[in-house]
Amino acid sequence: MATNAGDGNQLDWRGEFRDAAREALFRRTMQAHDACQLRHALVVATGLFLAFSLTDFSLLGTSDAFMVLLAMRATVATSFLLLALAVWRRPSLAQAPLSINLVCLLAVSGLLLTIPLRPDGIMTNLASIVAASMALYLFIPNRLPWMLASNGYLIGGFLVSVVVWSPLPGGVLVNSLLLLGFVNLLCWLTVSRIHRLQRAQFASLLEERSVNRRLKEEIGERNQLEQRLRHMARTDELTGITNRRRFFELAEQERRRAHRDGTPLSLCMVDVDYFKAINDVHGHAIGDLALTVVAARCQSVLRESDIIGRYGGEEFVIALPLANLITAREIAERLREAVCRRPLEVKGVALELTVTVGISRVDDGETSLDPGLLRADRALYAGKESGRNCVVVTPQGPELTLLESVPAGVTPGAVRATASAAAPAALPAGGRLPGRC
Ligand SMILES: Nc1nc2c(ncn2[C@@H]2O[C@H](COP(=O)(O)OP(=O)(O)OP(=O)(O)O)[C@@H](O)[C@H]2O)c(=O)[nH]1
Repeated sequence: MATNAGDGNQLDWRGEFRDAAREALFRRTMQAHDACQLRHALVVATGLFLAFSLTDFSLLGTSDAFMVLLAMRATVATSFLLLALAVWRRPSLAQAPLSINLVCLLAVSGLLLTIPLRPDGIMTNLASIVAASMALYLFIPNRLPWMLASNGYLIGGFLVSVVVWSPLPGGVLVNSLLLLGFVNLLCWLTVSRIHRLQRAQFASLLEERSVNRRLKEEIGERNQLEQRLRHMARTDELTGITNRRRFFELAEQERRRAHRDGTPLSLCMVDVDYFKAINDVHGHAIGDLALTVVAARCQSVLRESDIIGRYGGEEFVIALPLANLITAREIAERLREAVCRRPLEVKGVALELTVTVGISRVDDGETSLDPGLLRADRALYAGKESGRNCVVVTPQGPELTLLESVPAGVTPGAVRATASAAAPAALPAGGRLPGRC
C-alpha cells in the first residue's frame, strides 16, 4: 500500500518516504525532536517503574519475589537512565534501533516477570500490558516494524505467562486478547497517521523552501536585469559614457542647482575633426574605436562632478558645474590636448585624433539648457570654420572683458573667444591659429 502525501512524495506501508534520501533527510530533521521525546519518555518510565516497587512491597513484603522484582526494576530503570544520558550526549542515538529496542526488550521482559511474581488479578496485569503497549507505540520514537515487533513480544509473553502461571477461563482469555488486539490496531493506525502527517508536513515545507529559493533566484535575476536595463537606458553602448537622455537629466539638475546657488555652469560641445574621413579610409569599426578612445580621453581630464555625454554621432557634450568660462576654457584645452597628445595606433596605422570644442556658460535667467547649448554649438562651428583642433569660447557678461584680457598665448594658438555667440563669423580677424599637441 503506497500513498501520495504531495508532489512525488510516495509513502510506503510504514508511513515512510519511499525515497531513501528524502526519508534520511526527514529523519535528520527530526533528530533533535526525537531525542527530546525519547529522553522525556525514558525519565517518566524510570519514575513509573520505580514507583511500582511500592506496590510490589505492599503485595510481597520483603520476600524473595520482591527482591527479584526490585532487582529487575533497578536494572530496567538504570538502563532507561543510561540511554537517556547517552541520547542527551549524542542525539543521533534516538534514531538508532539497536539501543532503543534493547532497552524496550529489557523493559517488556521486566514487566512480564511481574505476572508470575506478583499475585495480581488479571485486570491489573491486563491494564499494565495495555499501558505498556500504548507507551511503546506513542511515546518511544521508533520505526513501525520495531514497534510491531516489541508489541508482538509483549502480547506473546503475556499470553504465555498467563497460560503458564495463572490460567484463566477461556472467555476471559479471549476477551483479554481481543482487547489487546484492538489497542494494537488503534495505536498502529494512530502512529501510521502521525507518521504520514509529519511527512506530508515535511514535504510541504520542502516544497515551500524550494519555491522560496526559486523566488529569491528570480528576484535576484530580475534585480540584475533591472540594473542592466537601467544601465543600458543611461549609457551610450559604444563609448560607455552617459547617453544623451541621461546627460540632459543630470545637466538639468546641475542647471537648477547653479540657478539656486548662484554658481556658474559651463557647457562644452566637443566634435571629432574629420571623422568622416576616418570612417571612409579605415572603416566604421576603427571609427567606432576612435570614438571610444576620444570619449575615454575626454573623461580622463574631467572631475567626477563633471558630466559628459554622447550628444550624437561624433559629437560629445559636457556640463562643468562651478566652472566659469575661464575655468571651462582651461579644462577644454586640457581635454583637446589629451585627445591629440598621441595618435591612436591601430592595425599598424597611427591615427591622428583631434577635437574642436565650443564653450558657453548658462545664463542666470535661462530656464533650460538649450540656449547655452546653442551658443556652445555656434562656438564649435566657429572653431571648425577657423581650422579645427581648437577651443572656442562664447564670452558672456562680465567674463567677456576678462576673457579678452587673457591672451591666446595662455593656450597657444588653440583658444579663441568669439565676439558674439550669434555671430561666429565675427571672430578676430587674425584668422585661425592651428591647435598644437
Ligand atoms: N564609426 C562611426 N561613425 C559614426 C557614428 N556616428 C556618426 N558617425 C559618422 O561620423 C561622420 C561625421 O561626419 P561629419 O559630420 O561630416 O563630420 P567630420 O567628418 O568629423 O567633419 P568635421 O566635424 O567638420 O571635422 C559621418 O560619416 C557619420 O556617419 C558612429 O557611432 N560610429
